[in-house]
Amino acid sequence: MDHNNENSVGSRVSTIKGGTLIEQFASGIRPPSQIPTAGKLFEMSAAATNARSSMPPPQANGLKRKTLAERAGETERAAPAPPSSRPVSAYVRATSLAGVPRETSFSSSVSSSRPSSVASTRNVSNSSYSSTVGPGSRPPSTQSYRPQSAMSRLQKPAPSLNRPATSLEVHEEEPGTVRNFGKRKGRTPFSSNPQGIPQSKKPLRIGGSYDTLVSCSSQWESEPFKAFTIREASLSTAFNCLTLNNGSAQSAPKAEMDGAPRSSRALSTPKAEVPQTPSQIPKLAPRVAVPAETPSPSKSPQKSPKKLPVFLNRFSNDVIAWDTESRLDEMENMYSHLKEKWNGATTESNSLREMMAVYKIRITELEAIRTQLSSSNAALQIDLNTTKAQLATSSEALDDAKRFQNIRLDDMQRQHRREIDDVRHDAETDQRRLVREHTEKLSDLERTLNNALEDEKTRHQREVQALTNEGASTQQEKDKELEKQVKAYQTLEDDFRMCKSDIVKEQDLNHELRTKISKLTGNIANLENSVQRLEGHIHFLESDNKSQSQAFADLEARMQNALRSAAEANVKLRTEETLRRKLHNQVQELKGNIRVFCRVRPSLEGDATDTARIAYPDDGTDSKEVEVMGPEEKSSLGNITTRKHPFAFDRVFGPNSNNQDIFGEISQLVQSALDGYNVCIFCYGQTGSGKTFTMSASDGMIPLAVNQIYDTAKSLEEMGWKYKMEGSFIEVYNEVLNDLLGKADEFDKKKHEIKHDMQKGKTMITDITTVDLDSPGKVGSILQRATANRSVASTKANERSSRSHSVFILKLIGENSVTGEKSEGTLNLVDLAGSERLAHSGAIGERLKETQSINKSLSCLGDVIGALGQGKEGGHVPYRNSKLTYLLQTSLGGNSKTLMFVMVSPLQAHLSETLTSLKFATKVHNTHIGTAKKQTKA
Ligand SMILES: Nc1ncnc2c1ncn2[C@@H]1O[C@H](COP(=O)(O)OP(=O)(O)OP(=O)(O)O)[C@@H](O)[C@H]1O
Repeated sequence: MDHNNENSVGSRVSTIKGGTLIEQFASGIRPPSQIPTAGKLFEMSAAATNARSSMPPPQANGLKRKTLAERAGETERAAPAPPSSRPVSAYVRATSLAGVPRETSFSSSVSSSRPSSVASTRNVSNSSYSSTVGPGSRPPSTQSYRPQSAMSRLQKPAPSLNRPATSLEVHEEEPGTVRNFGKRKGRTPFSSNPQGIPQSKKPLRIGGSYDTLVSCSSQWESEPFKAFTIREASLSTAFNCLTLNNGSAQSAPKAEMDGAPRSSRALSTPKAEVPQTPSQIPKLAPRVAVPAETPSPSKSPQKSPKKLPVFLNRFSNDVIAWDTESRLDEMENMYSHLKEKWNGATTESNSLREMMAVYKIRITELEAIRTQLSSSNAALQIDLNTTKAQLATSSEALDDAKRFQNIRLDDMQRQHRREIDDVRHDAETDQRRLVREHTEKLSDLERTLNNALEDEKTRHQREVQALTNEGASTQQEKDKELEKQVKAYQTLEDDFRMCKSDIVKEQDLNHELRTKISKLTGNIANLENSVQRLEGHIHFLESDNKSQSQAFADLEARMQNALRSAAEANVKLRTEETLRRKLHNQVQELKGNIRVFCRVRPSLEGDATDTARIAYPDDGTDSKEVEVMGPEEKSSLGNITTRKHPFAFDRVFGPNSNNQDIFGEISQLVQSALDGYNVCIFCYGQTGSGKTFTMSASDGMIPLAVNQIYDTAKSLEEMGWKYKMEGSFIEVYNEVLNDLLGKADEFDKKKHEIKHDMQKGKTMITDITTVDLDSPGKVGSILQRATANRSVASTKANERSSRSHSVFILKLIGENSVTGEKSEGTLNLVDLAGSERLAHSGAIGERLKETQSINKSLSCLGDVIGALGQGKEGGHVPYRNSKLTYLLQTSLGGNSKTLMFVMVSPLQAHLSETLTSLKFATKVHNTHIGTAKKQTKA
């Protein structure tokens, strides 16, 4: 619909409401009111109204409406014609004012001789207007004189009880129903065209509910009514729009668009909303009252077909419009249609009622739940209050109990203090008494003892005399025995000296041979030079000079001799080397497979000034004795005495000795490792006695040993020996092995297992880092790495280096490419954990565990050495008792060489530990016996 149309529709709506239709239609379409409104016209409208009201409600209050036939005969209550802008023709005015009967008016209208083209336009307008809008367009004043019409109800709804709903009322509320009324109104005047005007069976449908009107008009569509038809169509459309926009039915067009049946839409407005929550229980939508009246076919205008009202138009007099049969059919259709609607509404109403019932039940249920929840909430509230009250009571009781307890505690403390004071007082009294008694007893005892001493002295003198006599005879026997022992000792010493001189000789021989070899090597080089020179001469002297040839042969022979003797010297040298190894091992065995060295460290700057008295009785080149003055002891007589503790070891190094001096003594053992023996050198002593300094300092045993091995291996290359050196560094902490060259964060987590190959005398440790020592410089980096890892693993409370054993393992694998000899020796350099005793350490917790572990492994080491010292072949040696001894199994006992350094602190404060360490070392030293056995075997 275009804008103009909208405007026109709007204007028309207002026009209908205001009843001033004529002015509104001035724009565009000629209003029908321009046609004079005569009494006939009124009658026709009334007839239309009557037709619409032919469906009285079933419960009509008994007021019988007049039939069309009855009304047809009624005198018109004249209504003034609407104002017209056009001059009313005399003909029309006469008709209107005269109030002539319809038939007359109709006939006069028909007899009009006006040109049909003009008349048709006007007639259609009039017809449409009168049939659709009807009397409603008339001034309200006229309504009192005429029967109730649809339009009158449109303006002012009448009470439903007094009169039935009219078609226009339904038209307002139910746009769908309008079509019937439109049809009904529009058809009647033209359906029986007495002039034989051609009727079209096919109505022209332009729009909406007023198509009937158009259908009526279409009767005139044949010539000469073409123009009229176009006008009629526009009017129909306009009225259709009027209906759609009217009042409460504004939503109807949309409903039509949605395809919903009009009747049901009208009935169901306003739409009931289904609630989302139970609280919003839906209420039945206010229902539009379904018109109770059902159009009754019995009241159909067919009862008085002859008195049917006729629309007043130009042709009113020509046409008698009433088709009873079709009207009846139509009404029946309408009836059935309304009935259907009624049934539909009833069904919907029932379903809504059911729904309401369901929601009511739901409401009841929810009410019940709410009541239940409220009661449980109240009960819980009561519980809560009770609990709170109990809590308050309990806390009060607790406070009381606390107060009471504190008071009791104070009382007890006071009582306790009093008791202590009493006891102290008693004790002091007792002490004084006891001292007094004791002093008395002491003086008695002194007296008694003096007497006894005198007696004893005399008895002793007598005994001494007797013993002197006895001793003289025993002395003589002892002297004889001693002489024998001295002789045996001298014999042994001679043997040893001989061995020593043999070794010296061998060493001299070795040296000589080396000198010879170097000389021979020089000779060979000289000879080779001579050969080259001679070869030059050969060319020159190849002039068959006999003498020259002879000289050449001589030279050749000499060269061959020199080469032979060089080869012999090399062979001899290798034999000598093998012999040297043997002799070296013999010497080491003679020295003892388990040797003990003692080293006393010097006093350091930060040390306490109070140093222990340590003497070196045989201080000189080969010091072997050390004497430690024990702590002062007070005799019962008050005399202060000190005991000397003499100890003897294989070597004793005083505080002035340095690491080089010490290494000079152990270098022979390092040589043994190169020769294919397992060597174990460990430092034993309390914390701070110098173990780490001796082992791992930059000039300690580890770097010096590696350097020596490196140098020696290089010199042995001349004799065909090639060595491979592998180093690894292990820590034994709390009986767990750690890789000091591995990752510090894997400490105490990664498991390492010890595996022995007893046949080859080899030890393997799983998952351990091994570094190839292809240059002596590598040792420094290894030591640094190990120290760094140890410091990472240690905490403030745990100086790890003192609390764990560290073992530097150096594997020396040698092979002689000339002789095919192979050797595999291992040098173990062990820095043991501090040996302080458990009782002295005062350790607790983790420290206690460490100390226990250290003590255990050190005592196991002592046990192993002790068992080895007993020398029983096949006897059990308890290596497995600790991780340390098990790790060193192949380097302790058997063919291996063991050297123990006992490290001594010079401090008086450490005296007790010093004595313990020296006693332990003495025990180890006394296990020398194994050596003699080997010597015998050899
Ligand atoms: N012969 C020595 N000459 C000079 N200083 C020494 C000597 N022996 C040890 N020291 C110094 O004494 C201190 C303690 O020595 P060291 O750490 O070697 O003792 P330790 O017995 O190995 O202790 P720990 O078991 O805790 O490792 C160090 O500062 C070290 O330099």
